[in-house]
Amino acid sequence: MNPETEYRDGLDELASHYKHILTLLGEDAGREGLIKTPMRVAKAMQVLTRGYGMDAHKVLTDALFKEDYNQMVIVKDIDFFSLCEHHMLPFYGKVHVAYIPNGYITGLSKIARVVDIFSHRLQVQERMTLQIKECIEQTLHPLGVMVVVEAKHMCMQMRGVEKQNSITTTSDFSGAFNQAKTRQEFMNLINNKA
Ligand SMILES: Nc1nc2c(ncn2[C@@H]2O[C@H](COP(=O)(O)OP(=O)(O)OP(=O)(O)O)[C@@H](O)[C@H]2O)c(=O)[nH]1
Repeated sequence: MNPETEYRDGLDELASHYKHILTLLGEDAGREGLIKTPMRVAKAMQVLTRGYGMDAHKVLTDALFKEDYNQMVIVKDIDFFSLCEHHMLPFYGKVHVAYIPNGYITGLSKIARVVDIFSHRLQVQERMTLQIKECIEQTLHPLGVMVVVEAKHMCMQMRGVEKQNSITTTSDFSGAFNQAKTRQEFMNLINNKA
């Protein structure tokens, strides 16, 4: 990380590559409207991939609170934006997380921060789902955890198969969520059917 800015090292080199890419795409990289574009894109890409420099486990372990509550805790509708690792185009949607504490709870915002860290990397939706689940599992040691991700993939909307409305749902779970009844309770609560 460059201490002078919020950006990581290598920004100038990244920008010079984007200038070259503009030329390869058929643009005049020297025209007025594009002068600052390579640096803007470099900065944007560093923001969109900032999760590489962050420790999601530490985010949770730094905010563990001893508590006897042992019913389901749900944080639903966590917005996320990520980049698919195949085309580097956005996929975006919502993450729903449930866990059943086993002596410890974590700060609610920290769950959303974990989602931010794993989504700000080049991803596939399945791996992001698994990483969020594993992070909560390994730090909170809950009685169970379940993660559901619903997303639209721009690589399927803007190009390729060009399907505008398809939504991909992935889920992963452990412990108490191995029981269909517990999974159903979570799904009912996130779908407002409780
Ligand atoms: N499973 C999964 N697939 C993804 C994700 N993001 C993008 N993809 C898919 O990755 C696949 C890459 O397939 P390729 O055949 O190598 O790439 P492509 O020729 O650009 O494929 P099309 O998108 O079908 O044009 C595509 O089917 C994408 O829809 C993701 O998060 N999970």
